[in-house]
Amino acid sequence: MNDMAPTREQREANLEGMGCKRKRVEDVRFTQGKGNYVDDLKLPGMLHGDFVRSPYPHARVVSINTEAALKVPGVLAVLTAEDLKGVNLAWMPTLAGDVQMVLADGKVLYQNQEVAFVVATDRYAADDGINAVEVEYEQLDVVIDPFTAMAPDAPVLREDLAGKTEGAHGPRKHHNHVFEWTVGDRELTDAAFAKADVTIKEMLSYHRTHPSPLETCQCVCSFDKIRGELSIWGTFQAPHVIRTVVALIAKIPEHKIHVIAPDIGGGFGNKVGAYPGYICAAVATIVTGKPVKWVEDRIENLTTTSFARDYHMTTEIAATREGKVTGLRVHVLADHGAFDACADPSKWPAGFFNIVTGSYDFPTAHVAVDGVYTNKAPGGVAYRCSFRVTEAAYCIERGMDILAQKLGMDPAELRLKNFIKPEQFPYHSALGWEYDSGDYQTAMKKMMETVDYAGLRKEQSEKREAFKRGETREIMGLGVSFFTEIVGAGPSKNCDILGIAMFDSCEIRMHPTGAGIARVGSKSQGQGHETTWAQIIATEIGIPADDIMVEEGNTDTAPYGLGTYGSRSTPVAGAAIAMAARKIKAKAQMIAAYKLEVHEGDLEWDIDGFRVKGLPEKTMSMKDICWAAYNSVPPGMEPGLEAVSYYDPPNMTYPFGAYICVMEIDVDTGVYKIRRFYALDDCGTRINPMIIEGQVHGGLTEAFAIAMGQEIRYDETGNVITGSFMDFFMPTAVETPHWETDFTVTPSPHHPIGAKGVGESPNVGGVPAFSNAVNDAFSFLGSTHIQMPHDFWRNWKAAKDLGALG
Ligand code: PCD
Ligand SMILES: [Cu+]
Repeated sequence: MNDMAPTREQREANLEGMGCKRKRVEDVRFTQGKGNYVDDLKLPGMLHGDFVRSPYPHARVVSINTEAALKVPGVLAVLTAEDLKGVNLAWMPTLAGDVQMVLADGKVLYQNQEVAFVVATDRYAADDGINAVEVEYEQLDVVIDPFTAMAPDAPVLREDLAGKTEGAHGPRKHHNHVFEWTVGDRELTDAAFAKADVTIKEMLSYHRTHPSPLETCQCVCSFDKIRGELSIWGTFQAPHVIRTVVALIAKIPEHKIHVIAPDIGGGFGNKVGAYPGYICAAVATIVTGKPVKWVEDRIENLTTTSFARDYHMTTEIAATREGKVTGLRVHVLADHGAFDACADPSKWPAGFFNIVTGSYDFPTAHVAVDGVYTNKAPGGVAYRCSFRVTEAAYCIERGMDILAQKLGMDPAELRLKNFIKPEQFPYHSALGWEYDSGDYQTAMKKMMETVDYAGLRKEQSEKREAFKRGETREIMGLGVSFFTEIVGAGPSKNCDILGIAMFDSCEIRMHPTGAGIARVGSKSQGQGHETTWAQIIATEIGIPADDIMVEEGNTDTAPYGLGTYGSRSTPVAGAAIAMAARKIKAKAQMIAAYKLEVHEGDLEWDIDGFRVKGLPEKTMSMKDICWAAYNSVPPGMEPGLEAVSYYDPPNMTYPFGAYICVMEIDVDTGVYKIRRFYALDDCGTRINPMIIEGQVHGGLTEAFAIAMGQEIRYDETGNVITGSFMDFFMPTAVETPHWETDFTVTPSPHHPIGAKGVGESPNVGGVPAFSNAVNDAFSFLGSTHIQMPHDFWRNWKAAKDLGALG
């Protein structure tokens, strides 16, 4: 036996706490095919439900005949809107204060909209049943282009809203208008433009796209008639919210609803909202008395569940001749599809788009957003960018490049000149946010030095000369992006979902032997919470991360939480975890003091336990304290060692980063090569550097996809023409560039451990970096802005339009 006591370093390392590249504990089961996803669930007697969907984007439903379908072997029921009306569920509320049809009620408003729900003994029988349902449609004129949605003679899409001049977010100007949202000072901004030396104006479109997680949306619903209880297993990013929504609309007492989100195969915002499939499966289990499973296929997922973006941003910047920005004015036309089903905190119809002043010190700004209805799928989810932040970052980062071009200044230099300075934090932006912390100059300079920015610019100008001389057909672009994110929704003063404040929660229970369980209101979809949450607790209370089990996603056991999206888990749930751990530690200190026969104040914390100040050999480890908590607590104290925390964040957190993309484009084919992509992220205190790197890799890959080709596109008659992975760009390792990551650390001053979110940052910062690279490459040929996505064809077309093809 070795009597050597472990060194401080060994004790520290043994914890695998914050800052440690701890291996992901969930991967033990994921990499061995032992994950437990919704579709793995097979209950006795389980039925399968599937949808009859509309081939037309806008049509009256004249009749639905289910007779033949009900005769198909295995088919047990066919639900239509008429059946749902009996239980008041033909329509459902959306997260954005609108209502949405569960099944077509009189008309359909987008292609593949849900018309009837066929329930059968297996999926094949359900499919046969679908083919036997006879629906008679009468086609109507469509609205696809959002710019024509508010034309005086545009077809009326939402007949249910006819004559309603007030929407969920104020007055409506037109029958296809959803809302107008304005923020900032219009007069001051107009005045800044009136006296500006230089102004730019450009319509920047951020096209419609889709998060398309590997696992589609799905659920299993099972109603126990005897107990009157409904169990729902589903792909939910916010299980508690789903439970509350079901309680409110199905009128089942909330404690008799069990919502369980098992392992999830990626969410990316797609699994925040409620979809008709959930409602229909729940109604079907009540009607049939059997469990009902609903699993989307890829086409259904891409064409009907929440899209992302579709923001068309007319962007204007005012500046002095020397390049100091003096005003920002943005008008957004937001295409919300057939129903406003955006997933944003209630008071924010355009999310946090007012982060659009970005990393720059704008004295004044004004934003107006008009939402319109069109014949497209509803939604409007984040897709890795909390609440319209990626649209905002794209807007300002393209805008700054366009301004630099007009001023004849270097885009990096223009940014450095306008950054909010370190001493200005906490910084009040012209559009109402309070940025918690930042050091933009340091991050930008680190990026520029690492990639030899000056050298790259020199190479670029040489290449341009060579191109002009006809010696090469390749053009080179440098895409600089410096973004400020806003994550951690959010403070109860301005953030709620359906009236519930956006706090988050954690409950920690330590067992006698020094191991414990932490239950958290967040829900991992692949982020690795089982790994990182235990690391926070390990550092806070000195118990090895391996001895803490993290559990999420079961509404019966987890404390109420608002779920995982908008990179809110670290800023909000992460804070709740630290606070709960600190409550454990405070009680532990009282127990230790009693056992060591000293006053509490005489103790100090030391890695994994308490020691008496000045008497370093008198110690009590946290592990021993756990044991004592169950047999010898001080007189008057309750036994046990557990704590709960509900954390209402005082502010958002503002991660930031400096990205650069070096690209080469062959003008004759439009084919691009990404030579280098460097991403520096600052997310404050880093919990697990390896997980952060993985998050950045994933987010950059999605940013690459979106900027370079991924799009949900409709033809002019309203057909979705990118409804499968044949046409919807899903990059694999073959197309994906190599990512270089880096970091600086500027802790959040208000977060208990100083951490900010990071999961979304690479998408927010990545998209403008790619787009700026393409635009920078073409700029010397006389272009100011080329719309995304920058696929080979568009690059070739740009070259052609600019006369570069000779
Ligand atoms: N400082 C720091 C931060 C962070 N972290 C880490 O990292 C992660 C992340 O985090 P965050 O940022 O906080 O976030 P969250 O909340 O958790 O999550 C969310 C996100 O996440 C991301 N990522 C991911 N991954 C995966 N794998 N999957 C998925 O699905 C996903 N998704 C995506 C999205 S989209 Mo939205 O929903 O759109 O709004 S939002 C989002 C985790 O684990 C954590 O812990 C660390 O470490 N440190
Ligand atoms: Cu967004």
